[in-house]
Amino acid sequence: MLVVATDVCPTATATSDGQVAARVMNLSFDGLCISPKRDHKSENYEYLQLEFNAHVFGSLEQYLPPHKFEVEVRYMRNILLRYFTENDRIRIQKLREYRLKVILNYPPLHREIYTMDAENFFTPSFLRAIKENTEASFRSIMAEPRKGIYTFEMLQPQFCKKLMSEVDSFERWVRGTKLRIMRPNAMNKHGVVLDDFGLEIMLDRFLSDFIHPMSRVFYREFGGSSVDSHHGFVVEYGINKDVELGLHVDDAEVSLNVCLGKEFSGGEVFFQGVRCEEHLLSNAQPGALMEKFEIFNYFHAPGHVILHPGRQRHGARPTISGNRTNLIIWCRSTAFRELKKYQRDFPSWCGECKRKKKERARLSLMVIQQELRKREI
Ligand SMILES: O=C(O)CCC(=O)C(=O)O
Ligand SMILES: [Fe+2]
Repeated sequence: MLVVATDVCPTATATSDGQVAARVMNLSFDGLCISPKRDHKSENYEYLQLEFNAHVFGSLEQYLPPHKFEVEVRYMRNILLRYFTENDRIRIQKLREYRLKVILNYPPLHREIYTMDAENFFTPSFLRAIKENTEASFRSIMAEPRKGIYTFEMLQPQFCKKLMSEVDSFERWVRGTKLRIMRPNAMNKHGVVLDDFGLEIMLDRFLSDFIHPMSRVFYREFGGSSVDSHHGFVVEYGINKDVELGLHVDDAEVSLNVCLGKEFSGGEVFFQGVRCEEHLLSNAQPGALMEKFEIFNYFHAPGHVILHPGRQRHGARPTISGNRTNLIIWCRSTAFRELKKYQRDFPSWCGECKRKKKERARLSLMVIQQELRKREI
């Protein structure tokens, strides 16, 4: 594609698609289409710092014949194949087929929850805080029972009810088909992934307009300012459902966990501190000062959120009676994950890394003090 551009117009500084079109046609360079694909969205060539104006490349892309796109796709596909195992590819293909079957056939019960309708989803206090969009406005509706763990009221009861009945309706529908329901993750035998039955677009807005403003402020060191994708699901605990959840960290930079209802006892979430990959199994640190405690139990209440770093170790105690349904949104950042691959330093947020660093500093101070004492004698 770049070669074509150079051949066509080496000194071009196109100001409009029309100018480029005219020149392309004049040169009647073979292999390009005579008329541009007007609805084609071109790549951004600005960052390549090519010797010709970036607009020229963008415009020329509209004249590429279909087979050239195929060449590009094949080229990109070959690169991607190197990163995905055969099993990954089969899994992705199956998921795609499953979602297509669901989307084409499942009749939604509450169509109104499939697009973001903030006034009807969120509580007025939460909306006011988001509208103001400052750390102070967020903190005014939140409690921070442990460093980096935030709780607040977020969802309206009516929305919680509708989402729960939509999930029930979807599960009932799946039971009547030959499809096998895909569970949110390896830890749950119950629950559903919201993207699977059409809630992806609503969750995109949920993430960008209602989680990102907060994660940008509170979880910068965890990649919270660049969260760009989500895994949103509903988990169900109670009789004939899942009972409890073992200690784990989420596959997420930031996790939002909100209870939808209904009536239940037990099911509290327990936290044991933030850890990097290397220190997942290290002990939780008790301490005299409140903020040093890593152990914390949270009791769910319908409509209320607990927001925490994905790397915060946690689990859920048994739900003793009734049914508990929670909406979980794992928020991920592509940029943060990419950067992490090149990070050599210890992560600043891991409780155990911090403890070890302090311990090393304490020991070297002791050695220095001993040395000084010896010299005094
Ligand atoms: O059941 C809960 O509230 C915790 C769920 C959870 O941590 C998860 O699904 O990752
Ligand atoms: Fe979790």
